[in-house]
Amino acid sequence: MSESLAPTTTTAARGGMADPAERQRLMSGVDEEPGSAKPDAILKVDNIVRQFGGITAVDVGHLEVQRGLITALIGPNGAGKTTFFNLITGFDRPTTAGKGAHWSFDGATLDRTSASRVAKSGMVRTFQLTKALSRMTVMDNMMLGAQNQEGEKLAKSLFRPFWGNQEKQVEEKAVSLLERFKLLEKRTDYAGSLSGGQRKLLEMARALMSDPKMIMLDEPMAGVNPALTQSLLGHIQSLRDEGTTVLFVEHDMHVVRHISDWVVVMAEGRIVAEGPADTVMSNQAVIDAYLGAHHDTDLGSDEVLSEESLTQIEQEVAAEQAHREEEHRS
Ligand SMILES: Nc1ncnc2c1ncn2[C@@H]1O[C@H](COP(=O)(O)OP(=O)(O)OP(=O)(O)O)[C@@H](O)[C@H]1O
Repeated sequence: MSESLAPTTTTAARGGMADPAERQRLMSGVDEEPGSAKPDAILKVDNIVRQFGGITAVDVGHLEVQRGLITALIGPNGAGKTTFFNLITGFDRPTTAGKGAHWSFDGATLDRTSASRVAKSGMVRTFQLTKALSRMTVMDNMMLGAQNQEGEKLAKSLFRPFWGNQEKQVEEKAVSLLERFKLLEKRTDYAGSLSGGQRKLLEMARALMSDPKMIMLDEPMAGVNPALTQSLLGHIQSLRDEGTTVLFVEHDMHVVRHISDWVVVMAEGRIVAEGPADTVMSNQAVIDAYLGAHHDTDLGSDEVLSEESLTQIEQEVAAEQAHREEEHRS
């Protein structure tokens, strides 16, 4: 169950699907096949290929993401999930750019669109706190979030008098989001002083400053302690319930199973399976491609909110991170 949280005006006006039965009904007729058509797709992707030298990191023929739901993008390390996020948000260019690559968001073509224009169209991803952002206060981070920018560009824009008459409104919105994410008393603290979980909350709150139609979260639970895991899960579900589409990459299967309405599986750059979490996780292609490496993980349990499961999630994520850091070093 999601926490009861005050919706922002814009998301509330959108009208969400808080009823699980309604969500299930909506997707019940959808083929559980890679690239299946959705009843009301907010994102449609065709022929996106990205090669790095001889490696094909992404090779997605067709993908549709349903509006108003939580869709998880899962897959083993190196499957191409982050590269795919970078491509569709304008932070990287497909090798097939100009050669058949095409994607659209809420009806608007994004093939040649810059990252800031993608964000303005309503598809917003969260960003980790860069060094520059860590040295700014929580409130300053929020004010910059309203601009749909990221990283160093945000820091530069601080020096521009861009708000004009809107400043008060923007500030009120920041305060209300900080309140919602229980960060208001940290508003004057440096963002760098926040705990791992609080940083994730700030990243999410900052992304919401621009009222996105779809929020994209890259491993929202990584490095988050059990107490805040619950809170983050609640926030993600509330966003969906209010009408925001959520697309997230996550390694932890308990989290995926607990909050996803639909799961898309990538392996070696391709979409290899799609469906509701229960079905996807018993799909042999998925077990072979991904879960085979985690056969000791309990995939049958939905007890994500128990202390034991939360500790397990934390340990799994920490182990994954340590493993990836090791791989990067070698
Ligand atoms: N800038 C780059 N230069 C060269 N190769 C890259 C680059 N970015 C990604 N790759 C390669 O592309 C493939 C896909 O990587 P990507 O990070 O997108 O996978 P992922 O599914 O997000 O993995 P993880 O779950 O470990 O984050 C990997 O083989 C990776 O080494």
